[in-house]
Amino acid sequence: MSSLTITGVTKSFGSGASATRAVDDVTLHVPHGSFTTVLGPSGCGKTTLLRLIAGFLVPESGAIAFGDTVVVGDGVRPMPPQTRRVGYVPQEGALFPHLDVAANIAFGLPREARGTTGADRVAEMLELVELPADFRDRRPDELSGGQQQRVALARSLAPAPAIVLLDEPFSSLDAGLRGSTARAVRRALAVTNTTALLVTHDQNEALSLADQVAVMRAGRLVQSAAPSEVYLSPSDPQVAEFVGRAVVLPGTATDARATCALGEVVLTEPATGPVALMIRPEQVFVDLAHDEGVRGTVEEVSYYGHDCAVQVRLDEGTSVLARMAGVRRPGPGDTVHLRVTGLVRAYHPAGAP
Ligand SMILES: Nc1ncnc2c1ncn2[C@@H]1O[C@H](COP(=O)(O)OP(=O)(O)OP(=O)(O)O)[C@@H](O)[C@H]1O
Repeated sequence: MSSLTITGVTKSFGSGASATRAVDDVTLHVPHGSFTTVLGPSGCGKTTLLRLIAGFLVPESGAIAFGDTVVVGDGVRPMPPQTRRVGYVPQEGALFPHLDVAANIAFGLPREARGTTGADRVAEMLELVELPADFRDRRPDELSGGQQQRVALARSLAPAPAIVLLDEPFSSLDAGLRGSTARAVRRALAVTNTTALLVTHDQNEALSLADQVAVMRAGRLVQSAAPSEVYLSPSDPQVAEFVGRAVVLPGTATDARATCALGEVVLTEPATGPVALMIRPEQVFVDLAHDEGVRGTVEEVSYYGHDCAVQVRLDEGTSVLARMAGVRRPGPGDTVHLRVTGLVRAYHPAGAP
C-alpha cells in the first residue's frame, strides 16, 4: 500500500476547436491509508481522473506517483495497468455472472495462490466486507445490489492492492442500502489501511465518508480539504452551493464583522468592503417566540421529519432559507425573527483584492 500523488496532470480528448480538456492541471495528494472522495457534477472529469490513475489513459502532461514510484510522468514510460496494483470498483456489473462469489473474489489472485490459500483469502475477504461465509457458493444474481458491491470490493482487495479506486460504486443502490453499503465499504478499507479514492456526485456521500474531499469543476480541482472545511469554508460561492444549500447575501465587511440583510454577522476571517457572505441554512436561527433579529414572513415550509426547511421573505424583500428541527415549526404566513449563529465565510467580488 502507498500514498498517491498527482502533480499537474492534464488530459484532453479530441483535437483543435472541438477538444475537451477533461482533466486540467490537477494536483492532489492522498496520504497512505486515507480515504479521499472526488466530488463534482456530471462531466467534470472524475472518471477520467480515475482512469489516468489506473493506467487505462495516459496524461499529456503531469505525473502520477504511488509512494515514491512514478507510474507515469515526464521521461518515465507509463507503467501498464496490470502492474500498477490498483483495485477498481465500478458502478455496477463488475462481477462475472457465471462464476460463484468465491471464484469472483479469487479472480485477481495470482494463479498459484488460488488453492487452499485462495480459499482462506476468500473467507477472510467475505468477513472483511461483512458477508456470511456461506455466500461463497452463490452466484452474483443470487445477491442484492449492495451485496454484489461488497463482493466487488472484496475482489479488488483480495490481491492487497496499492490503491483502490471506486467509481460511483453505490449509485445504483436505493437510499437505505446505499448508506449501509457505503459504511461497510468504508470500514473494510479502514481495517486494511488501504489508500482509496472514491468518485461521486453525491454531496452527502462525499462529506460523510471521506478524510479529504476533492471538489472538481470543469476539469479543474477547485478545493481539496477535510469535509468540514469544504462545507464551512468553501473556496468560492459556487463550491458552497455545490456541497450543500447556501444562502449567499451581499454585505459590507469591517474587519471581523459584516452587515447584511440578516443583520450583523461574525466572519471566519477579517475582510473589508463589499463582500458576498455564505451562510448555511442551519446557521439561520428562526425565533418563533421573541422579536429579536430581522423580521420576516414564512413563505413555505418543507417538512423532512428529522428537520424542516423554512423559506422566509424578510420585510426588506430578500428571501432566505433556514433549516430547523421539525418538532416545533412555523407555518406559511407566520411572522418570525431570524438571526445568524456561528461564523460566516466572506468572499470578495471577482477581481477585487
Ligand atoms: N473517450 C472520450 N472521448 C471523448 N471525450 C471524452 C471521453 N471520455 C470522457 N470525455 C469527455 O470528458 C469530459 C469528462 O468526462 P468524465 O467521464 O471524466 O466526467 P465525470 O465527471 O466522470 O462524469 P459523470 O459523473 O457523468 O460520470 C466530458 O466532457 C466527457 O464528454
